[in-house]
Amino acid sequence: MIAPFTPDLLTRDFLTALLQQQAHQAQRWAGHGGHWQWLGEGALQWEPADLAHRHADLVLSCGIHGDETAPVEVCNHLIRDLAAGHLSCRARVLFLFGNPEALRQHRRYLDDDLNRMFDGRHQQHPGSREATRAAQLERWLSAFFMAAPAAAHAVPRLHYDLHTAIRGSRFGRFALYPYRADLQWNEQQMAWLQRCGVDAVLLNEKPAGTFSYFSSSRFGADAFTLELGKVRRFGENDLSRFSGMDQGLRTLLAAPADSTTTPLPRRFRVAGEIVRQSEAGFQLHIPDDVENFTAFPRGTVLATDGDYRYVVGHDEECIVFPNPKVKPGLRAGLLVVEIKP
Ligand SMILES: O=C(O)CCC(=O)N[C@@H](CCC(=O)O)C(=O)O
Ligand SMILES: [Zn+2]
Repeated sequence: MIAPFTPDLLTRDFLTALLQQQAHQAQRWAGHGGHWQWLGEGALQWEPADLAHRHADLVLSCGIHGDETAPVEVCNHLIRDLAAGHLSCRARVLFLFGNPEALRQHRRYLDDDLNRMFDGRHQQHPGSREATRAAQLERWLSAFFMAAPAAAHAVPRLHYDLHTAIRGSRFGRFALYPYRADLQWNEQQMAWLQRCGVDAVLLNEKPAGTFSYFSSSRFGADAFTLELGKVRRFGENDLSRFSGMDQGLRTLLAAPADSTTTPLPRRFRVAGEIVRQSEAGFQLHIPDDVENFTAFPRGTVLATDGDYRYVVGHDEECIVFPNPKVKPGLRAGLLVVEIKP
C-alpha cells in the first residue's frame, strides 16, 4: 500500500516519495532553522529563517537524465540531513529532480533529451514529455531567482546541475561552463570546483539548450553542468566516489565558498562538435571503450554521415561524450583542446 503523504516523509526520504509518486500537494512547513516548500513533483525549496543574511540563492538540480542516479542520491542525502537538523543551511536552495518518470524507468529520457530543451527550445517539440517538463523546470527556476526576497547585501545566484557520464573519463570529475557573452569566468567558482575534486573545466563557446546555459544566460547565475562519475542504477552507486562534491556542497550550504587559492582545474575549450546528420548513414569511428578526454591527432576521421565528415583539425583534439545513439540534428560528441596557462 502506498503510504500517505506527509511533509516528514517528503524530507526524510524525498527520493522514495518521488519515485512512488507520493508527494503531490502544495505545502509549506517549518524545518530546523527555516522553511520547506513543496512546489510540485521533484521540486523542493528551502528558505533559511534569516533571509536577509543568506549568502546564496542556489539551485541544485539532478536527474535531468533519468539514468544518472548517483547525484540524485547525493541530493536526497542533503535534503534528509537538512530536514533532520544535522546540516545547517544559511543559503536559499531550490532542489530540482529533473525527470522523475525517466528516473523511475532508468531511462536517459522518455521522448527527447531534456537537456537540449531549455532556453525556450521546448517550444519546438510539442507533445514531447520532456518539453513539458523543461517548461515547468524553467518556471520554477525563474520564479526562484526572480522572487528572491531582498537581502542585506548582494546575494550570488548559483546553479549546479549534477550529472554522471555514460563513459569512463580520464578526468574523474569535470565541469562544463556554459557560454557567457561577457566571457567572464568566475575564478572563485573554479577554485571551489577544484576543492570539490573537479579536475577539468570545459568552456563552451556558443549558446546551448542545457539547463545550466538557461540559468547562466537568463539570470546571470554562475552555473555549471557537473559530471561527477559514471551512469549506474540506483543501488549500484559507490557514493564514496562522490564525497568530494558532497562535502563541498555541505560546506557551501553552511557558509559562502572561501576564496583561498588552490591549484585550478585544467581548462579546455570546445574546438568542434560532431553532429549526427541522419538516421541511417551516421557512423562514429570511435570504439565503445574510448574514455572521455582521449586525444586524437590531426587528420583523424572521427565521424561520417553521407558527405559529412568530422576530421580533427588541430594538432590534437580530445573527445568528450561520444554517443552514436543521439537523434539526428543533435550533438554526438564534443572535441576540446586544452588552454595552456
Ligand atoms: O556521457 C554522456 O555522453 C552525456 C553526459 C551528459 O549528460 N552530459 C551533459 C552535458 C551538458 C553540457 O554540455 O553542459 C549533456 O549531454 O546534457
Ligand atoms: Zn546527463
